[in-house]
Amino acid sequence: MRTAYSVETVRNAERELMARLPEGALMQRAAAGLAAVCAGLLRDLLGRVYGARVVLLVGSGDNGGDALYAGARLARRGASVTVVPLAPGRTHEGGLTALLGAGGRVAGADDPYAVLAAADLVLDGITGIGGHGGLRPDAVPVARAARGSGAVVVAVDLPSGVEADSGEVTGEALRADVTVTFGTYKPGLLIDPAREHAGAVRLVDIGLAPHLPSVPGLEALQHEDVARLLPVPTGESDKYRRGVVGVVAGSPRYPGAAVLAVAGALRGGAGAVRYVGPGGDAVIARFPETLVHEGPPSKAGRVQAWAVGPGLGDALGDGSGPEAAVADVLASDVPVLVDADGLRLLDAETVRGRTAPTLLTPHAGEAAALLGVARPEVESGRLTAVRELAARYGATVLLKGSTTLVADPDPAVPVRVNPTGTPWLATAGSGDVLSGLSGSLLAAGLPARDAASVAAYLHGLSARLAARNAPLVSDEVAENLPEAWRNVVG
Ligand SMILES: NC(=O)C1=CN([C@@H]2O[C@H](COP(=O)(O)OP(=O)(O)OC[C@H]3O[C@@H](n4cnc5c(N)ncnc54)[C@H](O)[C@@H]3O)[C@@H](O)[C@H]2O)[C@@H](O)CC1
Ligand SMILES: [K+]
Repeated sequence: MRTAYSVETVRNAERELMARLPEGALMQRAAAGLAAVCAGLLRDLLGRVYGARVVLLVGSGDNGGDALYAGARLARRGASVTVVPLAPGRTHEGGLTALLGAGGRVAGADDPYAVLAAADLVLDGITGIGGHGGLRPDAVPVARAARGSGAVVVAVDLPSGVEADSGEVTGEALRADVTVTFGTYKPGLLIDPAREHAGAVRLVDIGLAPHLPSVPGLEALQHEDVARLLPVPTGESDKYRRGVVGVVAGSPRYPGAAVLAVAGALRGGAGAVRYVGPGGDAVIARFPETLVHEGPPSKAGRVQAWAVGPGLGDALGDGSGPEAAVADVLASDVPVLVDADGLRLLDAETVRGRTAPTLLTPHAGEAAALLGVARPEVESGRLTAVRELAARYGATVLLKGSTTLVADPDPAVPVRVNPTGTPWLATAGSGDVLSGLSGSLLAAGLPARDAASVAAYLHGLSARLAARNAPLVSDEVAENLPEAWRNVVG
């Protein structure tokens, strides 16, 4: 499990740890780890550290101190290190003294662009966990010049300008190739849009772990976590014991949604898939193993979970059709996933009143509609949006996107962020596959939060395996799910 903690929690843990260590020891640990990563990058790039041209962008806080001490270590190994101070007069004193003592120099006020243009590696020590509100105007051209210089850009702790706690980027932020973070991940390193600015993230151990609480603010499942959660049939299993998932999807206008949702459901570990809706013929033609039914879902036979919504179309306005199907499913006493059109058709009060788990799986646009805000607000503040939705609906919420998030209705439970997503998944019908897959995992007995996060993980992994850097269609995402499953269980 990869875990991230809020700035407040990190600061508390650092305070505890610092109290046990000699003055400045913690910063030295951070700087040593940072310098080691930079030395490795320089060796990959140039074959040596000696003679490498390193530029430090240094702000007013301890983040700049880390950069300066790491710069001093590199200078002692023969690198030519130049500081560009972005808050002259407020530069970390000890760090600057160490750097100058090791042979580093300070760039003249007029030549930061010349030194940046010639740099092999740029260290971004403008702001770390103390930064808010995007880069200041005078740092913007410098950060852009660093990016445009062709040098490897290494962010210290966080790319400067991003919000550490939320992953929001409210102004301009530096774009790094590598971020070296200390002690623990911060939420912004795992959530877009900040995550995109971080590049590859390397975690340096500074001994913080024993001082962090056991429950993180955010967590990302890894292969071994998913492997533990996947349902495994036993000798006692039959198709009913493994769980039957009911899929309510598709319409005369969108018959494909039925097929894709069933395709996902068949690969999710449930023992059988019951399809309810007008797309039965298309479903059977493709998947003859499906049980099909036309009529109200409650009359279709017992299921252990429902997935309702993909391609249902619009409400008829008279309470019948798709609207009635959504209401019928929500009235059941089994876990229910609501996606796509189902999200427009659901009655919020009914969702809040359910005793069995409900899982809502909106994309940003649907989430915005549910919250009554504009879509960009959800896209820029994904963590806030997913938490707010889960609280308002008393439901587990999976917010789809470049970094899919899963929130539990209990705010004390960490939000999960999916690490396997790929932009290739932004393709028609991929959400339908995810609905079926998540529903199937619910029917197989996984709690809603696990079902949602395991589904997102497999779905992203399957897309990566299928796409291999070329466009993919949703059908391939479904077809590669067994491969993703095998990849996870190893
Ligand atoms: N506290 C500790 O024990 C450790 C801290 N470490 C480093 O210390 C960092 C935190 O240091 P600080 O608390 O000094 O905070 P930062 O260095 O992140 O930044 C704080 C300073 O930046 C200014 N600032 C805020 N937003 C800004 C913006 N958008 N543009 C320009 N300036 C801005 C603030 O006025 C303040 O002076 C961590 O990210 C990490 O790099 C590491 O050395 C590990 C140990
Ligand atoms: K930084």
